[in-house]
Amino acid sequence: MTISTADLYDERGPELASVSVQFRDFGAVTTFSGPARTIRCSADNALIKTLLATPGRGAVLVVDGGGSLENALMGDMIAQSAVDHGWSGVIIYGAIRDSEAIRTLPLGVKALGTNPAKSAKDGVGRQDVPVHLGRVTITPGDMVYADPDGILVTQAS
Ligand SMILES: O=C([O-])CC(=O)C(=O)O
Repeated sequence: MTISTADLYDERGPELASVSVQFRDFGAVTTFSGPARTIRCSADNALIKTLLATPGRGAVLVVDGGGSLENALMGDMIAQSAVDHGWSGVIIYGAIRDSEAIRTLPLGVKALGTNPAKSAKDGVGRQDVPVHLGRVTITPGDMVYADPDGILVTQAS
């Protein structure tokens, strides 16, 4: 995507939801977009690891981790797998780890923060369900546009 989220909002504002949660950019790519895939989980990242090891075809994975910063839901190995499988980006309402390594990867990565503590790997959570980033609901297939200013979401038609 070459257009900024601010310009996109000016063009198409009424049809876009803007996420007000303040994320930090961690990947080497800070402007990215694609259709949403979703996971809701809490302190368990097995679903994330499995999904990001399947073809992304330019999609953006949106993870609702409940905003918890107690455990990292993604590290550099899972992020590298996302790169290898063609994902555009990963947005995590929660924490990541290995941020120094992730900083070098050609992947969009937005998260709330970092924590070196890893997550459980039991596979608890839900995939391909509507998730919430603050007041914005993201349904699988919605288009997600992200850049350093924030995240815009347009509903799949
Ligand atoms: O295995 C994990 O929990 C996450 C991780 O450290 C990685 O992706 O490198």
